[in-house]
This record gives sequence, structure tokens and C-alpha cells, in this order.
Amino acid sequence: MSILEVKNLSVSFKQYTTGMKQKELQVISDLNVNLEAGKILAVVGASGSGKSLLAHAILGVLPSNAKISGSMTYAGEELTYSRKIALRGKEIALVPQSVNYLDPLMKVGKQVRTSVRSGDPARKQKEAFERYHLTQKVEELYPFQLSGGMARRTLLSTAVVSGAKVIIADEPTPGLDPAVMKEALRHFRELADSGCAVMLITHDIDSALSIADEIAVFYAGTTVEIAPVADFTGKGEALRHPYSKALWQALPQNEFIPLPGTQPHASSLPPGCLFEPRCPWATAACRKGRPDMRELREGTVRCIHAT
Ligand SMILES: Nc1ncnc2c1ncn2[C@@H]1O[C@H](COP(=O)(O)OP(=O)(O)OP(=O)(O)O)[C@@H](O)[C@H]1O
Ligand code: NI
Repeated sequence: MSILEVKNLSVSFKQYTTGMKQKELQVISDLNVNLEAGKILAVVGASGSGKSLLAHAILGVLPSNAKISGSMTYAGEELTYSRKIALRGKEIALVPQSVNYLDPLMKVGKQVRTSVRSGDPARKQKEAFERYHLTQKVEELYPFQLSGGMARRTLLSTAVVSGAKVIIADEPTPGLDPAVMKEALRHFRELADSGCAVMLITHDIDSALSIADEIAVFYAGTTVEIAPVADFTGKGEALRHPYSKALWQALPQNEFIPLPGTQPHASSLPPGCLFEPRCPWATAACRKGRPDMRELREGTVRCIHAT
């Protein structure tokens, strides 16, 4: 059952260039994702492909010079800005990419306890700390006294004690030791199995494959493919988009073949398909316009040539 749906999301930033001229920088174009109760959607893609901005758009925490279009629904109703504020941290929780989101002036035990909305805050905080191997001492520390890994585990604890129905985790695992990282991933799976919808943004495709149901591949601010995890296998034959195949083949454990070229910057997006300049399948038709997302073999793809 779909709980959060993002349709044709575009995000642009107003920027001033020389002589006070204004320019719109389109950083997300026509992006679609769908989160379902009980499912984990992993979001992968190069740095700068718009993963964090999607998370921020859903939570309503984009900077004030951002312009947003498209539609979002939560539990079947439009997710307006005021609804985002009302649901943030309650029904929709974010594990932010940066540990700077912790309140610098509040002891971390208290930060976690204030996120608890039902049940005993002290007990829930203790359980989360135990799970993430944070000792009791840590409760009394301020964020500046934590190591990077401890700060991350605190952020994880804050999101998981909230009882939110949707958890959006933006690169939650870097800097964690492997045992804690595994525990965090297992915990996301448990939360999904108990009915949450989870969006896991990660650079680590292997981790994503170990727990997710579907993978969304981002490129230059849009989704190029959404595929079941089972399709990420072999040489990527089952994948639909040439970029997903290239991303898969570039992994060290696969062919380790790098894809030549770079992702276009928002200031110089190609006129047609965003992947066209690097695409081995590109034809003149690909330069004519942006392809729509279309259904193909249990997944969706944004490519006119995909079969
Ligand atoms: N406030 C802003 N003003 C202008 N451009 C921005 C702003 N915030 C982000 N961008 C641009 O939007 C694009 C997408 O950024 P985003 O942070 O979503 O990438 P990401 O996929 O999360 O990358 P990473 O994997 O490095 O975290 C980038 O090109 C970035 O430079
Ligand atoms: Ni990011």
C-alpha cells in the first residue's frame, strides 16, 4: 500500500549571477518515487544527483530560495507545506546526512527522549542506546563531546524511537563500525517488517541490496530506473537503464568498468535525455526531449530504448 507518493517533483534554486541577474538552477526534474508500508526503497546515484534534496523536499526543509513543483501525497492526501511541518519528526522522520542536525545545546539522552511520542521515553531511549552500543554515560554528553560515529548512532536512535510511519535515512551509516552498521540496517528491515515505509539513501549498493525491496537509481536530479533488488545480479542484464547497468558494472566486485564522462551540472543540463551525452545507446531521438518514466518488466525506466 502506497503511503507516500512523489510525482513529477522539480526543485530549482534562484541564483544571482553577475549584474544582479537572476537565474533558475534546476536541480531536480520530474522525479517520481513511491514509498510503501512494509517496504524499503533504497536510493542510489552519484554525488549531486539530488538524493538529499528529495529527502529535504519531503520533510519541508529546503532552503528558502528553493522553488518546488509537482505533487506529494501522504496517506492519500496532499502533503502540503503545513502538513509537512505537522508530520515532521512524528509520522515522517529523517535521519539526516549531516550530524550537525543534532541540537548542540541539549544533552543527547534528552534529545532522543524528546523524540518519543508514545510509551515510556526513558525506556525507549535506553533500548535504542543499547541497540546501537551507546553506553549510559553518553546520555549525559553534549553533541560536541561525541565522536562522528556516536553522533550518527544518536541520530539513528532519534529517528527510530519516534514511532514514525515513514523513515527517511540519508546516508545513515558512514563512519559506523561494521557491526553497528549491520545492526542499523537490520533495524531498518525490522521497522519495515513491522509496517513502516523506509527510504534508505546510500552510496553502498551492497548494503542496499541486503535489505531493500526496490532500488531507485538517480541521475542528474531525476529517477532513471526503479527496479526490484533481484534485478541487480550477474552483469546487470535484467536492469533496464544504461546508467543503472553502468553503475552496477562499475562496482569493484563486478567488472570494475568505469563509465567515461561526468554527470551534467544543473547549470548545463542537456536538452534531451539527461544521460544522452554519455549513453552508449543514444540516437538523434534522445536529443529531442526528456523521456517519461514508463513501466517495463516489474520496474520503471526513463529511456526510450530500454527493452
Ligand atoms: N542551496 C542550494 N543552492 C543551489 N544548489 C544546491 C543547493 N543545495 C543543493 N544544490 C545542488 O543540488 C544538487 C543535488 O544535491 P544533493 O545534496 O541532493 O545531492 P546528493 O545526491 O544528496 O549528493 P551526495 O551523495 O553527495 O550527498 C547538487 O548539484 C547541489 O550542488
Ligand atoms: Ni546527499
